[in-house]
Amino acid sequence: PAPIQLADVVPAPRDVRPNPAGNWRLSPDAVIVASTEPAALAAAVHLAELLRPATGYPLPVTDAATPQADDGIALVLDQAVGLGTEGYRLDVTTSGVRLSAVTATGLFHGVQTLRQLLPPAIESTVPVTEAWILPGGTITDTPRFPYRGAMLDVARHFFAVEDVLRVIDHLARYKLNHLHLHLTDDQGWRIAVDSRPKLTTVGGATEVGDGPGGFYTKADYARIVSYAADRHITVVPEIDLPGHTNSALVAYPELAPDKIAPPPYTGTDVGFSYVDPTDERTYDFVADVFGEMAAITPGPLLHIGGDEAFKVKGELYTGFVERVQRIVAELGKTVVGWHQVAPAAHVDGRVLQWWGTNGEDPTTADAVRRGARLVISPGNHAYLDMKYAPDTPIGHDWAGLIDVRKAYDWDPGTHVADVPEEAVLGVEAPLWTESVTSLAEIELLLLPRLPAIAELGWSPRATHGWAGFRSRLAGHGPRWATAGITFHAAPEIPWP
Ligand SMILES: CC1=[NH+][C@H]2[C@@H](O1)O[C@H](CO)[C@@H](O)[C@@H]2O
Repeated sequence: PAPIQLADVVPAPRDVRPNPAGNWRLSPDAVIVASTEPAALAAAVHLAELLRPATGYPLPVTDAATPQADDGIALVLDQAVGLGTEGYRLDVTTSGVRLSAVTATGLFHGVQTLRQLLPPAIESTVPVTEAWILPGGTITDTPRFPYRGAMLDVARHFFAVEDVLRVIDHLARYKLNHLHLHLTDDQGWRIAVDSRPKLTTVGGATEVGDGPGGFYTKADYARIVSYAADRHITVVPEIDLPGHTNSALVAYPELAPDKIAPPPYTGTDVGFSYVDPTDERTYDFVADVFGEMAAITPGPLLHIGGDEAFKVKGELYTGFVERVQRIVAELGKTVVGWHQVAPAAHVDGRVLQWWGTNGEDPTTADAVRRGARLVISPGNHAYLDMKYAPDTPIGHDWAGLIDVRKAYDWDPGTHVADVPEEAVLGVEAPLWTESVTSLAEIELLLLPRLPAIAELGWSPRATHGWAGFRSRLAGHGPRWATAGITFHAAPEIPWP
């Protein structure tokens, strides 16, 4: 295989200056030295754990006040390097590697780049004999957008904690920094709420297709949050209201408009269920649920859903949304909602997750003028539950087919009309799981389109280009294959 070039990285770095005279070989006696900050050491340990299995080298990790890269790898926290809270500078010379950043998050992102500069064999879980050469030169990098995420729908089909952790690994590999968990829907309630135990004992026992369902205990959720945080990823939990609530109505019928428990639902229709916006007990429920979610969610964002509440209209809907927004704000959290919540009154910091398929949306543009910011998830570019092609065995096609180029060739900064780029926080790729039942199927839909979304969120617009992206992406097929990760061998990518 062709040697890795400094510019082969995905997402494309902001600035790449190759120096072919500066190649460096990782050798068995190499040492990794980090600044004495615990988070810097953690990044160094993460790097060592990525490199040890395939190299078989000990790669000891030590710390020093001023780490030196003499024939090793130095991870240096250095305020002078600038590059914001997520950027990094990577220098590869004949005397070793120096990775510097203002924060440990920057070091962590630099580690993902470093990993990609080694041959694909570095993904082996057992030692292989390989010349572990790193291309010489300097990369200076920092993200375009602060919010770069993916969503996993664990409500339609439940996924065990270990599967969610693997998805987090895929996000970290491409410098994504938010994991949105769609925790509740008609078919299942997936997060334990102590004050409302039947949400999981009853609501957690179903899923699409009559499988056993399941749910996360608070300990499970803490494990996911902690694993994500170690990879500089913020978890955004979604409790979808007022629609998409059949599982909650089964558990607590006083929430239902007719006060009768509906039968459990394991189909895939949408828009038929809603909590009673005229019953004060609904708002007690909302306060209980979001109070407990706020207490177990270190991140600032709580997602209130708001989509497809077809039977809750006009003032009834906006009034409900405004009360839920206030409950979230009083908990000291920032609200996110699908863009249907746009007509409701603005609350400070409000984020709309836009999932339209046509950039003309005056209601959303008006909400932005009133202070809202956007996370962009176009159904016809970022919905990774869409099929690649007609013969994709799982997935949907209501927003059209999304091949890799469709996922790549658009611009989050200008996608929604009359919304200035400054109001765009970033992008998110939702993966809905009506037809997805395993980690392998999740990976088939995520890869290779997730890196496309990740590049849109991270890379400067100036580096955007399908020809360059597809050739850089081609080099990742062998990486995923070596790592045992399932992916779609999309015909539009020139795999080696
Ligand atoms: C925000 C949103 N609400 C709907 C819509 O997206 O389409 C998804 C399938 O693509 C579906 O699962 C979801 O319930």
